[in-house]
Amino acid sequence: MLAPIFEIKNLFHTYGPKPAIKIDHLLVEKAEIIALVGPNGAGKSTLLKLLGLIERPTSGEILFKGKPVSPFSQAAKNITLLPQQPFLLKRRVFENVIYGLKIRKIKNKNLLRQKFHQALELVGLPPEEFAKRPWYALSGGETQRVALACRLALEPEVLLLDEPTASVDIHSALLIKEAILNAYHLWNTTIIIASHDQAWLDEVPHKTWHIFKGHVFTKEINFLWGPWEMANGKLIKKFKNGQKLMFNAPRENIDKPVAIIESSKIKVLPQKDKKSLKMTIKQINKEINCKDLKITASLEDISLNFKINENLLKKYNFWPGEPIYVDLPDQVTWL
Ligand SMILES: Nc1ncnc2c1ncn2[C@@H]1O[C@H](COP(=O)(O)OP(=O)(O)OP(=O)(O)O)[C@@H](O)[C@H]1O
Repeated sequence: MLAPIFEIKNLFHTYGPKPAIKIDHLLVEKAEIIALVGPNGAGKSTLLKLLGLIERPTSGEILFKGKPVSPFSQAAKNITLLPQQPFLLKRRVFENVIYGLKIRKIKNKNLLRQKFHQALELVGLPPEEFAKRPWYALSGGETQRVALACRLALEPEVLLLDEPTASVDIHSALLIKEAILNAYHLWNTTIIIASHDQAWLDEVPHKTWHIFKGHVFTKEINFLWGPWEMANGKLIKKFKNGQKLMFNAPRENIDKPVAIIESSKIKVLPQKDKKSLKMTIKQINKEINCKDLKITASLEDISLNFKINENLLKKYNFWPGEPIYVDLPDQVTWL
């Protein structure tokens, strides 16, 4: 059996008193496209830098195809990271795109030209027009696409993308999406994308991982933000309409705790009962290749995502704007 492309073991990274990354165990399989989503400061860029082998973890281990790796090791040649704010060398587009290939000791001029053409075409920039363009004569969207072309020219085994559409318009964002999917189909590249752009991500990833306070969740989760009030060993969230949520408090003291609930543990009830929470259905989405429907329900400042069976949807005649009663698990993870 093929070893996973990455195996993470007890990975811990910190820049100060708080951990930026804390992952006990995580596998990335070959040729997967994974979306990494999480709020600002959750640890997305840090995780990508650790996997990109450009930052040394405080402790723990990363295995690449079964072998332990460290920053700037040989394996790093197969992994490439497009950072949040990519920079170009103060040279023309052609020299920028072939730079990584030259470092990898590719000297054949025809091959360099051929790889340049392919990479530029992948990101939707005419190679002839852009080859001689200096780095300063590019728009923001073009700069981002040239930076992506620099990575694609390497035909990487792993492509890590940090907010690739953060400062580009819809047209460039679509071209970047196409380029990423083409790379995946051409070379079976394993791709991890950190992005806040849910609409752009739609239908791209095979898996979505959530990251929060350096912890990665591979299952669909929901965040229940505070404020939480402490009473008799419980943390309570009170809503303006009189409803409340109550869970056992965490053993340790957590500053501004957030409750994490797995979507699969949220149950839909046919009607109100003692423990249920009355929410409003905001959205019902049909997921591709899945018989279940994804419901987004909200109550004041909280929003929950969970799946329900199509038959149940018909039976209860759920509709956006209508109320829905949900039962939340007794146990939550506090972070
Ligand atoms: N070089 C650094 N020095 C000190 N702290 C850092 C450094 N880089 C990141 N951090 C801290 O580590 C935590 C994780 O940051 P990171 O940039 O990985 O988050 P992120 O999820 O990528 O955020 P964003 O969505 O805002 O880009 C944050 O608390 C951040 O302040």
